[in-house]
Amino acid sequence: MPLVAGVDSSTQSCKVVVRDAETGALVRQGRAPHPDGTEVDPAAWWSALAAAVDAAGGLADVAAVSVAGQQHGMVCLDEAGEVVRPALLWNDTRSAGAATELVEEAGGEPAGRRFWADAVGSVPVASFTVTKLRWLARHEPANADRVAAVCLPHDWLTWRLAGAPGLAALRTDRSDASGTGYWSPATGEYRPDLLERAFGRRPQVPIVLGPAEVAGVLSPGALPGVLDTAGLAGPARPSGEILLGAGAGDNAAAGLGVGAGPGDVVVSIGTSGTVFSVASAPTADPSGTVAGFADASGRFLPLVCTLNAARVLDAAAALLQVDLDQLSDLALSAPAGADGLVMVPYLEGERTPNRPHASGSVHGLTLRTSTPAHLARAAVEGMLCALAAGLDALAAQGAAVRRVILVGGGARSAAVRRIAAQVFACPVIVPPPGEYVADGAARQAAWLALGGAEPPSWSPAGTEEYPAEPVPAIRERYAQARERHLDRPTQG
Ligand SMILES: Nc1ncnc2c1ncn2[C@@H]1O[C@H](COP(=O)(O)OP(=O)(O)O)[C@@H](O)[C@H]1O
Ligand SMILES: O=C(CO)[C@@H](O)[C@H](O)COP(=O)(O)O
Repeated sequence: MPLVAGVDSSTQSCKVVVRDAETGALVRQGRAPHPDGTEVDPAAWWSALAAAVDAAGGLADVAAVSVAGQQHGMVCLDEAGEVVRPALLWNDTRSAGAATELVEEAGGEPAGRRFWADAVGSVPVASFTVTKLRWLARHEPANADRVAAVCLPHDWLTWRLAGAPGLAALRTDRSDASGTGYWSPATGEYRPDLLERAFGRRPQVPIVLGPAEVAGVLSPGALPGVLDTAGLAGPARPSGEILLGAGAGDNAAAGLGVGAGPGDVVVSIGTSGTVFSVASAPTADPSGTVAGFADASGRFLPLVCTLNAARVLDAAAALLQVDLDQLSDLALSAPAGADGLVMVPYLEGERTPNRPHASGSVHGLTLRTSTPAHLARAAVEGMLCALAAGLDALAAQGAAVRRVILVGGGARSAAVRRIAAQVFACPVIVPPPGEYVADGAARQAAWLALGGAEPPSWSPAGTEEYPAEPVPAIRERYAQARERHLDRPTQG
């Protein structure tokens, strides 16, 4: 009965789960918050990881650990392995102009889009690492000159857990490499020419591992107290070594965590909203709506991502001065469609559709709709309508959409779960509240610890099912409103 650990270093927090490798049973867990902002010193992720590991009772008795994390974030290291500047995160839109430039330089519309989709599976938008590197080269040349290696949040944390043993030891996995914009899921190769086109030269990049490969071993000195055996059963492996897995991007890890199969579309409502499925062949959508990522099982992960998801609920709750449970009650007390009140939730700009400079808006205000309940319902419906467009886009890329598996912090809202079955017009499955990204990382670690061609099968008990209850009028009204918005007053 070896134990394994999985980490989710996400936008808002770090979560650690310790599970039984064979059964998947949860043994211990811990979490710690991350700072706000779209630019973060990676040292803050390291402190949060240390605190979350501590809260989870340490790692001395686990056989393997895998780290999953927010995708795309640009972590630049100098020759000595020191971080050059705070990481720019996936939701930082300052590189929107760089994204446009990279598409234009590749042939403009539509040839440039086709070029990128064919080359790396995705058309770059501000989220992608390649655009952040272009931004750095243009706006901070002194910092750019110091960059010896570039990696992603999960790569950096895995490397630090291994004791930061030199830049040559940097490792990543297929899923996170596929979000850089300079690695092709179709060929499984880097495109150093595209890295150079964006950045002006070719800094070192991590070696890309397959899903069950070993990235290294946990360094005893990496985290104080991490290997303390007080109160634990002692080392899980006779050698005492704890293996480090390849890790994954957070969405790919969630796919592994919920065991997504054919006909399943996972909708994750965290800081980002994501809609994705596991596919047997790579995709290349020149419109840029569907990103053609790789998954964490050796397959592919067509994915649509919005910038505005759970935080739309946070914002609506703040506006109405209620907590999230009260927001849910309010939303469910208003009629489906909120009597025509529509919120277009571009509170952080938007990535899909590509509107980095947009702000949010509310349409359809009348005396009747000017109530807290209507606004709460409009916030939930607007966020879900944006995700429903992602379901359509995935279907257009060939995904079978038989049911939605709903995860992420936002899935804890009863209103989100019930209204999702109306907006998505298909059955919505809600696994028990949990940390599915960290669970996916733990399942990868279990794969490493136990071996085999496929990861061990773990199935969460207590799944709820919401039958499809289509209300097409909600999306029809949203479609009338979604192009009507103002640009942001200032960039921020
Ligand atoms: N009961 C709830 N109702 C609605 N939203 C919730 C609830 N509990 C947590 N959340 C939301 O979940 C979000 C965090 O989700 P999470 O998936 O952990 O995000 P991330 O992985 O991006 O850090 C927060 O914005 C929070 O508002
Ligand atoms: O950019 C993407 C996917 O392309 C985001 O999904 C990030 O990976 C951040 O995820 P969360 O922290 O919101 O879970």
